[in-house]
Amino acid sequence: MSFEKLEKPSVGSVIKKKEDGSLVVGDDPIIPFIEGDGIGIDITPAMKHVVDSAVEKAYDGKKKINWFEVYAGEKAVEEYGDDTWLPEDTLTAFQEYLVGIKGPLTTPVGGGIRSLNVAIRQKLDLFACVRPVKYYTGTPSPVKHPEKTDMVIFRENTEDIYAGIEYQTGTPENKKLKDFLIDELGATSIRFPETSSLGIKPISIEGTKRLVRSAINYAIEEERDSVTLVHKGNIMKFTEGSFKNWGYEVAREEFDAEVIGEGPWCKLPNGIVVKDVIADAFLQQILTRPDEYDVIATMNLNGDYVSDALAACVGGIGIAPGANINYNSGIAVFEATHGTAPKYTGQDKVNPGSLILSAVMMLRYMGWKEAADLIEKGLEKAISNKRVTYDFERLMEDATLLKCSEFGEEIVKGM
Ligand SMILES: NC(=O)C1=CN([C@@H]2O[C@H](COP(=O)(O)OP(=O)(O)OC[C@H]3O[C@@H](n4cnc5c(N)ncnc54)[C@H](OP(=O)(O)O)[C@@H]3O)[C@@H](O)[C@H]2O)C=CC1
Ligand SMILES: O=C(O)CCC(=O)C(=O)O
Ligand SMILES: [Mg+2]
Repeated sequence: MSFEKLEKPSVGSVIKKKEDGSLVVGDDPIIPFIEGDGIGIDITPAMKHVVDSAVEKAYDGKKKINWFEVYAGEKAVEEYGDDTWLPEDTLTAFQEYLVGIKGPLTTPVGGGIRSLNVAIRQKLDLFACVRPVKYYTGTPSPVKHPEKTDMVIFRENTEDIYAGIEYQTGTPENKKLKDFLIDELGATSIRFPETSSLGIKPISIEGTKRLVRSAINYAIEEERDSVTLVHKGNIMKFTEGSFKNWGYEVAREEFDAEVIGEGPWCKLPNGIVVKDVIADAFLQQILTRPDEYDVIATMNLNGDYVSDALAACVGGIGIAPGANINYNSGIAVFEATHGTAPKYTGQDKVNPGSLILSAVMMLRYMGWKEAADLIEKGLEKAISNKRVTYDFERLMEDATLLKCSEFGEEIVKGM
């Protein structure tokens, strides 16, 4: 492995994946990280401080993370020059060191660069975006019983309209595709053909099956009750509808699930139910009866919407964590669910909880459970003592307002 500009760390070990799928993690692993744009400058140092303190405390100094800064977004352009938003070095580092973490990266709406977040997921084939949503006691929430929400979202991360196959109206490519659809395929329902932009939505058997397989494996390992396929298959029959059908196929053919009654719901031998729900109904049911849902498997766009909606139910995207994982190669890049919140950049104000809980997921993935537990304990204590950042403080009575860095320190104190 060689880098164009990065200096390979001189100390620290490389995390490896064994044939049986388990990871070999030394006591001093090298972990690449991207600071992130916008509030990345605030939350990433807070996250590193909390993680380092937890690891030090949990293992009496016998284990230590060797952080390795790699670049993407605005900082990459500064380091590598014009238009290098995602250097090869960064992808190489995540491939080589297997486990990494990133802050949020800016994506301008409309023209300009496509999403770097999406690009990292696609280029490293991190097909599962895993976003657990659970309630921490005391967190202010807009719903009456936030404690009833305990779900883990498995969002397909490489396909769907996020593949970026879009053609703007007025371009030759757009005209060519439209002519083909109308003349060759007989499409009659493009309402305003002269002015329509077009997007393509690829949903594949492989992409669906590896995602649903990972969700079911997770449900088995974590002893969860059900896996729900969320789709809009009544309208998008061959994309979202096929996702549903292929998802059930995985359950029946690979996990010996038995069809319940008339189907298509089915049950694994260990009792886990695999079911499905249409996306709009799901979005109202997460408010009215969230306890009926557990592990969720869905496509890219639905997963994006569902992540933020569910995060809001348990207290907002300030504390919703996530991971992008390829369960075959073992490569995993952990990241907050929220974006760069540019209006708060550099103010030491926002909640670092989302990135910190993403680091908790990372520590569990590495098998460093004791350090992960300490951080969760510290976070729960900070929230129950009502010593919180602005997003929680404005919704709580008699809370003490802390800065981003102070909230990190509060978590460390509570470990
Ligand atoms: N994975 C990634 O890197 C992601 C990147 N993005 C990108 O981020 C940029 C900004 O996107 P935008 O749509 O504004 O969404 P953001 O998630 O960045 O921010 C929206 C709002 O969410 C709240 N919020 C976000 N983060 C925090 C936090 N850490 N603590 C407390 N509150 C928080 C703030 O609410 P309030 O105003 O109420 O205080 C903020 O104004 C875009 O370029 C977008 O593409 C978006 C999502 C994911
Ligand atoms: O990449 C982006 O700008 C948005 C991504 C996003 O919203 C998400 O992953 O949840
Ligand atoms: Mg999102």
